[in-house]
Amino acid sequence: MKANRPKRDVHPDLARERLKCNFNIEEVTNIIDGGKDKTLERKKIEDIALNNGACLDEIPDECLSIKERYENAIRKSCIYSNIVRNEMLEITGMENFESPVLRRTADAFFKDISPFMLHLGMFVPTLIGQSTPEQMAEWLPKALDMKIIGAYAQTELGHGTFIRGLETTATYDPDKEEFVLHSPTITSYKWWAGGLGKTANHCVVMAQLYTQGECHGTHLFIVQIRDLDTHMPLPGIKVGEIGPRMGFSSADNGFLGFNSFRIPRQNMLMKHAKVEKDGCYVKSAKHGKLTYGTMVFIRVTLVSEMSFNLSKAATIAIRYSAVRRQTELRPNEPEPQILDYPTQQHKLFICIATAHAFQLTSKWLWDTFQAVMADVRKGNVDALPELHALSSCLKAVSTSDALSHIEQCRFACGGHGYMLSSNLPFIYSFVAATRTYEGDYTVLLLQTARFLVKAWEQAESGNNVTPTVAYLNRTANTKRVVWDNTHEGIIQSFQAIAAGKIGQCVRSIRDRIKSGMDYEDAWLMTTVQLVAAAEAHCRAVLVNTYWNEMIRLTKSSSANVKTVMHQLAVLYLMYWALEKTGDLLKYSSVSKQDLDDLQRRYEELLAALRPNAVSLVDAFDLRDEILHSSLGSYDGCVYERLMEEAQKSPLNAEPVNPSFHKYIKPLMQGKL
Ligand SMILES: CCCCCCCC/C=C\CCCCCCCCC/C=C/C(=O)SCCNC(=O)CCNC(=O)[C@H](O)C(C)(C)COP(=O)(O)OP(=O)(O)OC[C@H]1O[C@@H](n2cnc3c(N)ncnc32)[C@H](O)[C@@H]1OP(=O)(O)O
Ligand SMILES: Cc1cc2nc3c(=O)[nH]c(=O)nc-3n(C[C@H](O)[C@H](O)[C@H](O)COP(=O)(O)OP(=O)(O)OC[C@H]3O[C@@H](n4cnc5c(N)ncnc54)[C@H](O)[C@@H]3O)c2cc1C
Repeated sequence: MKANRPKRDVHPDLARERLKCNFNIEEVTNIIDGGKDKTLERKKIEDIALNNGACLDEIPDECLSIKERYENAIRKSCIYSNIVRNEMLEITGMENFESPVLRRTADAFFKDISPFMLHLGMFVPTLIGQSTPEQMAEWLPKALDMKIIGAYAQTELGHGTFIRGLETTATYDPDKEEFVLHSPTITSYKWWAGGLGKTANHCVVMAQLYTQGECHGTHLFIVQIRDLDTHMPLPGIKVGEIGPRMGFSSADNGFLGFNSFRIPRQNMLMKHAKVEKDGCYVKSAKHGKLTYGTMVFIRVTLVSEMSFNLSKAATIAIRYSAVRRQTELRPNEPEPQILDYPTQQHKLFICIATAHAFQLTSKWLWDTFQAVMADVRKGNVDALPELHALSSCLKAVSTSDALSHIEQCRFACGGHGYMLSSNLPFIYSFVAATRTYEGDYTVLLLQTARFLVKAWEQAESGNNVTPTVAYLNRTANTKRVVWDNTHEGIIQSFQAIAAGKIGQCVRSIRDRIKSGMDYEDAWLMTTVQLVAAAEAHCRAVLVNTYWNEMIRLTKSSSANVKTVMHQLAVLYLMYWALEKTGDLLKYSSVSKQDLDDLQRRYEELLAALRPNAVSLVDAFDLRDEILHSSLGSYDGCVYERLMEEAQKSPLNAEPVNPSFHKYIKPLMQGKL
C-alpha cells in the first residue's frame, strides 16, 4: 500500500533559512558520508530502495493492532530483503552487507523496526565471526540468501549482564555425536532475542558446554528451532513472543526453552574452540573472550547508529523550529521563529555537533576495530583489552548522550513533539533500548574502568601505556592542569579530569584495602566513582578524536565549510566544558572569570551558527521517507501534515463512536 502524498511548496520560513546558508552543503554531506563517492553510492542505493515505493503505509503503523503491525512489518521486510538481495548488495558488495547505508535505508520501510533486523544485524555477523571455514560455507550463503532466518539468543530470563551465569546447557553425547540442549530452570529460558518469537527458524544460542563430565563455560551453537516448511516449533522447543514493550514493537522479541533438544556436533560454532568426535575439548583461542566478538562488533556499530538517530531527531526539531513561531518579543512585532531563542539553540545545536562527533569518532573506531581484528586473525590479541575498553565506553556514552539529546529535541517541539506522527517518540524509544542492550551503561563503563585502573598503575610506575590512555603518562602524576581556553587547552583539561578521577579511584581502592577491606569490596565501594572516571575518559577520547578527525577531514575543504565544521567542534568542546565546570574547578586552574568568558563565547557561537542551522541539518541529507515526520519534512508544511495525520486516526472513521450509545448516553440519562 502506498499513500500518495501531495507535493507542496516549501514553507516560506524554511525557504528563507536556506537562502541564508553560507557554506557548500554537499561538501559537508560528503564529509559525513566519508567521501564524495560514498555519497553517490548512498544516493544510488536509496533511490533503488525508496523508489520502489513500499515505504509509506495508508494506515499508520501505530494505529494497527500488535498482530497487524507484526504482519505488516513482515510483509515489508520481505519486500525490502528482496531489494537488498537482488539489487543493493550488487552495489555495496557482499562483504558490506551490514553497511550503515542498508540500515539507514531500512528506516524508510520501518518506522519502528524490522523483524529481520537481528538476522542481518547479529545472526549473520556471528556466523562470520565465530564459524570455521567449513561452517561458514554451510550456513552463510543460506543466511544471506534468506533461506534460513536467524536470531541471537544469549540473554536469559534470569541473566543478561552476567554471561558466565547463563544456565542453558549443551551436553555432548559422544555416542550419537550430538549436543543435548536443555533449559533446567525457568530462569534459564532464553529471553529478549529480536526476531526469535515468531520469525526465526534458526538461532545462535549461548550455552554452558559440558563434555566428558566437565563444564567449559559458555559457547555458541547454531540451532534450528522451527520446521522450514510448516514453521512449527520442532519437538523439544518451546518458543514464543515476550509481550508488548516500550519500543521494538514489531521485532517479535522472543523466549525459548529446550527440553533435551539434540543438535549435531558440527552445530557448535568452532572457530575458537571445538569438541572432537570423542568429546575431547580443544581450545584454540588466544583470548578467553573471543566468543563475545559479536557484542564488540555491535557496540562499535552502535556509535554510528547513534549519530544517525540523533541526526534524524535534530533535522526534525530544527526544521520545525524554523517554521514554528511563538510569543511576541515586543508589542505588535511578529512572533519570532522559535529557533531564534538562544535557549532553543542551546537545546538543538549540540545535537548537530554531537551527530558529527559520533559519526567521525565511529569511523575512527571502526578502523581501529578492523585493525585489531586483522591482528587477532594473525594470532596477536594484545590490543583486544584496549578495544574492549574503548568500544564499551563509547557504546555506553554515545547511547546515553543520544538519548538525552533526542529527549531535548522532543522538548524543543513542544506538544507536537509528543505526537507519534512527529516520529520523535519512535526514535526515542528505539534509542532508549540501546542504552541497555549489548551491555548496560553502568556495566560497560565498569568494564572500561577495570582497564583504566590497570593503565593508571602502569603510568604511575613510569611505564608507557596504550594510545587511548597515553594522556596518563603526561598527567598521572600532575595535580592540576593549567587552564587554557583554546581547543587544545580544553581537550587537555578533559584528559586531566579523566586522569584525576582515575587516580582518585585508585587511591580510594587502596585506602579501603588499607582499612581492612578485601579487593572485591574495595572495588565495589568505589564503583560510583569508577563509573564517573570511565565516563570522563570517554569524554576525553571523544573530544580529542572529534577534533583531530574534523581537522583531518576538512584539510581540502572550502573556507566556509572549514569554518562551520570548526564552529561545530568548538561548540561541542565548550558545551561539555560548561557541563563539567565542577570537574574543571577540581582538576584545572580555571577561574570564575574564565568560566564566565567561556559562557559568553558559547552564547556568541550559538548566534554565529544560527543562520546555517537549517542547512546544517539539510546536510544530513535525510529523505522524508526516512524521517517519517509530520514536523521534519523538507518542505516544512507542518500544520498541513499534522492535520492530515490526525484524519488517519481510526477514531475519526465514524462521526459517533458506538460507545456513546452504549455507555455515555445511559450515563447522561441516569440509566447506567
Ligand atoms: C529486511 C532487513 C532490514 C534490516 C536491515 C538492517 C541491516 C542491519 C545492519 C546493521 C544493524 C546495526 C544495528 C544493530 C542493532 C542490533 C540490535 C541488537 C539488539 C540487542 C542484542 C543484545 O543485547 S545481545 C546480548 C548482549 N549482551 C551483553 O552485552 C551482555 C553484557 N555483558 C558482558 O558483555 C559481559 O558479561 C561482561 C563484560 C559484563 C563481563 O563478562 P564476564 O565473562 O563476566 O567477564 P569478567 O570475568 O568480568 O572479565 C574477564 C576479563 O575479560 C574481559 N572482557 C569481558 N568482555 C570482553 C570482551 N568482549 N572482549 C575482550 N575482553 C573482555 C574483562 O574486561 C576482563 O578483563 P580483565 O579486567 O580481567 O583483564
Ligand atoms: C529491546 C531489547 C532487545 C534485546 N535484544 C536481545 C537479543 O536480540 N539477544 C539477546 O541475547 N539479548 C537481547 N536483549 C537483552 C539485553 O542484552 C540485556 O537486557 C542487557 O544486556 C541487560 O541485561 P539485563 O537485562 O540482565 O539487566 P541487568 O543486568 O539485570 O541490569 C539491571 C540493573 O542492574 C545493574 N547491574 C547489573 N550488573 C551489575 C554490576 N555487575 N555492577 C553494577 N550494576 C549492575 C545494571 O546497571 C542495571 O541498572 C535485548 C534487550 C532489549 C531491551
